[in-house]
This record gives sequence, C-alpha cells and structure tokens, in this order.
Amino acid sequence: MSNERVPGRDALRGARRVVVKIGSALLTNDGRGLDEPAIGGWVDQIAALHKRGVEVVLVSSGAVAAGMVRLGWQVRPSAVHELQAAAAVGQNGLTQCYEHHFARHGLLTAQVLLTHDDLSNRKRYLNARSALRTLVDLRVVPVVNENDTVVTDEIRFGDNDTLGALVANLLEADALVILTDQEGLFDADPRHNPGARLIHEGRAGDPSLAAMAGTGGALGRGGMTTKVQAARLAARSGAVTAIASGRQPEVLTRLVEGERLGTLLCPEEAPMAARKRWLAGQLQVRGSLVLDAGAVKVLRGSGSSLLPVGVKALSGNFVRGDMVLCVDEQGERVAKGLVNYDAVEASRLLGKPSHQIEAILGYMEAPELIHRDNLVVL
Ligand SMILES: Nc1ncnc2c1ncn2[C@@H]1O[C@H](COP(=O)(O)OP(=O)(O)O)[C@@H](O)[C@H]1O
Ligand SMILES: N[C@@H](CCC(=O)OP(=O)(O)O)C(=O)O
Repeated sequence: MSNERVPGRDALRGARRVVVKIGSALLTNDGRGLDEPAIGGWVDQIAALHKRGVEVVLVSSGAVAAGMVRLGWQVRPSAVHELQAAAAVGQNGLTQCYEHHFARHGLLTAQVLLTHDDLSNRKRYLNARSALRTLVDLRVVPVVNENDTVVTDEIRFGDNDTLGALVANLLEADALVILTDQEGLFDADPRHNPGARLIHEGRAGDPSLAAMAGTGGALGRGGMTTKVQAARLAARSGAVTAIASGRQPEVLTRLVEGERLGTLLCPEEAPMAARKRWLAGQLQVRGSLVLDAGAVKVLRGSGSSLLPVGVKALSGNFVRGDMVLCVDEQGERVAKGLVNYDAVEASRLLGKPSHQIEAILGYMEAPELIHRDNLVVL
C-alpha cells in the first residue's frame, strides 16, 4: 500500500461534504443478516470525520437482505410485493442499527427514503434538497435508502450506487465514496479472474471502464457497472468517486487523508469548473440582484464572492440556497449563484458592510451574499 501523493486524491483530502454509500454485499455479510459489528465500525469512522468537520451523508442498502433474515426467508423473492414487504421489515432494523451506533457518539440520524420521482420532479427535488441540506446543517447524519416499499419496477433506481450519485449531485458533495466487498474496480471481475489487477485511478467518463465492470453479485444489484456509471453521474457536479473495500481497516479515514486506497474516478474537468457548470444548468432562477459598478468589476475581474455592500436592489421571493441572477445597473447579466440569505433578509442587508450582518439580522449565516464557489460569472 502506497502513501505517495496523487493529484486526484487531494480532492478527497480536502473534501468538506462526502456521500458514503455502503452496499448490500458488504452490509449483510454475504447474506447472513446485517453485519452489526461492521456497521458499528463504519459509524465510528463517520463519527470521526464528523468531528473533523466533514459533513457525511450515508446511503445505505441492506433493507431487503435484512428483512429476509428477519422473516426467515432463505431465498431472495422475485415477486415485487414480497421484496417490498422484506424491505419494509428490514428498513426498521437498518434504522435501529444506525441510530444505536451513532448515538454512541452523541450523533443523531435521520431516515430519508427517496424514490426516482422525488429526484426527477422539480418541486420534490428542491424539497429533498432543502430537507437534506437542513439536516446536514443541523449536524444530523442522514441515512438514505430507496423507498423500496412504494416503488414499482419501472421507476426504481434498483441499485444504490445511482442513488448515491444523485444525492452527491443534490448536495453538491465533493466526493462519493462507494464501499463494497472488493478492494475497488479491477480490470476484470476478481471473483472469476484471480489475476485481475486493481485500477488505482481513472477518469469518470472513460468508456473502457464500463467494459471492465461485469455484472452484479448475488446480493447486491449493480456490480461494478453501476458504480462506474455512478462515478460518471457524480462527476457532473464535480464530485470525485472512490470505490473501496469496506473491510479495509479505517478505510474512510484513510481515504479522506488522501491514502492511495481503492479506485479513484475523477471528473474530466477541474471539480470546481464541473460544479459551477452543473449549478448553472440545474436550478431555476428565483430572483435577481442589481449590483453596483464596483461589485460587477470584482466579480468579472477576480472571481470574488458577492458581498451585500455591492448590491443595490433585488427582486423575487427567493429563499436561502436558491439560484439568483446578478445584473448590472443597466440590467445586463453578470453572474448566477446560490444566495445565502432569503429575499427579506437580503433586502435588509443591501449596501451594508458584512460586519453589520449580525447586528441587522441577529445572526450571520455567512459574510457574503453569494460565496464565490457558488457563483458562475456569465
Ligand atoms: N471489474 C470488477 N472489479 C471488481 N468487482 C467486480 C468487477 N466486475 C464485477 N465485479 C463484482 O461486483 C461485485 C460488487 O457489486 P455488488 O455485488 O453489486 O456490490 P454492492 O452491494 O456493494 O453494490 C463484486 O463482488 C464483484 O464480484
Ligand atoms: N434499496 C435496497 C438496496 C439495493 C441494493 O442492494 O443496492 P446495492 O447495494 O447498490 O447493490 C435495499 O435496501 O435492500
């Protein structure tokens, strides 16, 4: 195992928000019900990251497999209604298990069950986004799974790799870490090819990776194919994806320390550029800010954040986190970005220096109206 510095690994090292996906193959100890001691170990690692200020959202599989064990079923049913019943029974066990282990660290968890509709319908997408952001801001660890009990075959994600990537997009996470039962992506399925070699790093969009990823294992659904696809999806919003074995000691901690573990798949372009393009394309504009000439100059010239002091007027009924358009005094488009204050608060801050924010509002979310990481100059 090498500790040499590899550029893409720095994105993990500096990650502030990470989506961790734990797959069925790993969680259920090859079909013997939930592997509670192992879950306890991942929770310890997530709690350690939390302590360092890294925000972690967990995407956890295992409901169907845990339900089967609770119901005494030896064979995974194929009928949808039976799978749904097993998921409903098993999800309870999964939630209890995470709640119990995170409580040992004084951390609260929240169960978030999502369906495809929730992320493809604009209104529900925004609702899911603001609920998850709020949970993360409250320092709660969201534990996400697919809402298996209500989904039908046509609309299911099926595998949680895709769900993990969509959650990474939703929260503009810096990294998606997929923990599975293999050390990473190999150039052939290591279960059937003892000589298969681990891919250490790659480009998320590289078509040759798909060819190496065979089909799914017996318990999980997607195998490596959906993990490679998930990396491509996650890259849209600038997230790097690590695929690693959950059985490696301290795997999460070591990955965010930049250790060369597992497979790292990086976006084609710099993460920030990808993230900004994603931002610009994703969200509907909910309002606009009129900037004075000084603010226009620094935004265009030096890519600075937008401070309230440079804003003369606003329109629209936006809330914190919404996309707003920034225009100059002639109405010319200058930038788009995610605003840190809602319209009522922002209107009270117009033209004011940032050191007065706390006195005016009674609290300060951030000194800038739009942080430069959330700003796209047009
Ligand atoms: N190229 C490959 N590299 C690594 N694993 C592979 C590859 N091709 C197929 N696999 C299989 O993918 C399985 C992991 O996928 P899956 O069972 O869906 O796990 P999970 O439940 O964690 O999502 C491995 O056990 C392995 O047999
Ligand atoms: N939602 C399902 C998980 C589906 C699944 O196994 O996904 P994966 O871990 O990606 O192979 C469950 O909780 O059983």
